[in-house]
Amino acid sequence: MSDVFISQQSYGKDNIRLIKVFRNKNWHEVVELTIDVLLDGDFTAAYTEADNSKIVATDSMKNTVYILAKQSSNVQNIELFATEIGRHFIFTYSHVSQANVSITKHKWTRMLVDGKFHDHSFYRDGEDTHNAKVIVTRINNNDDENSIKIESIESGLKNLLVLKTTGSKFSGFIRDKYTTLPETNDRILSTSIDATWTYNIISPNVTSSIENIIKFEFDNIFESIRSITLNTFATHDSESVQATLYLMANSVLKSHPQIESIRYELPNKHSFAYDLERFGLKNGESSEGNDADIFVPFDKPNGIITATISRKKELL
Ligand SMILES: O=c1[nH]c(=O)c2[nH]c(=O)[nH]c2[nH]1
Repeated sequence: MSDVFISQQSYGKDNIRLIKVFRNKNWHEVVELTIDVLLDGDFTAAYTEADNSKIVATDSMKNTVYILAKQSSNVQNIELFATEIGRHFIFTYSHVSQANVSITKHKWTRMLVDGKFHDHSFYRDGEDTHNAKVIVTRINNNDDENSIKIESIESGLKNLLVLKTTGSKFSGFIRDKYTTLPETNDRILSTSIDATWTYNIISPNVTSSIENIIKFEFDNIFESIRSITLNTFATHDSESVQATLYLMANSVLKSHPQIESIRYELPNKHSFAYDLERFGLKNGESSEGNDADIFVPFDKPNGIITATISRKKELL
């Protein structure tokens, strides 16, 4: 008898790249996705006995994604498509207990050519992405709808790079023998915004059916959260990244009762005024030095400010 055991396993295919073209005569739409599929279930023998009889080959998972992409009418709605993929694996293989499907949607923005939207040409309008992560689980071994549960749906945005040239301060922090950073009432603020949020429509009592969530306007909510995030960044006078993060999250939770919680990860991409005094030049005229115009962006190390803001649960 071995005195070790597998306390966790999941395996699957990462980085399945997919483009789907929607053709309406000459007018085309395009969706580009990167998809990760991870399965949990009764796979112990593959590790401990080298018994592959229950293995769904990761190559087959990849094929499955392309087949479902062909058949599905929800590929452009990544929360729904991820749910369809997850449900497929639970339905098809009785020893699979959980499917974790993550999808990244990349940007393709239609080109304006001579003032007219082009019917089949697109450009990458920023590296920021829309993301979804869906976990589908088996709750019993019946072969029907009731055996499947959508455990969670998480959506997000990633790599939304922003910068403002004023309207950001940082002061009042601890000053001790370790401190060299001067206080500032005017600095460049730049960050690459990652946000993920969860929905309260996915309650423990809501089971599987895609119909339960298909009416849910994931894309509209995504666009709204993106614009709330950008508007808050631009318009609010920031006392710190922490305060800005909280304001963004608060505003999202106020505007969207369906959102249970939202997490932001905000790297502080520092830029410091360059010392031009050495060359007999003034970097800005004011005595506080806050009207400098020549800065050095510092890549690493960077600050990283993260927080999850959740709705208080009402006491019953
Ligand atoms: O907004 C900020 N928050 C911090 O915690 C911090 N720390 C730091 O050095 N600069 C900043 N800026």
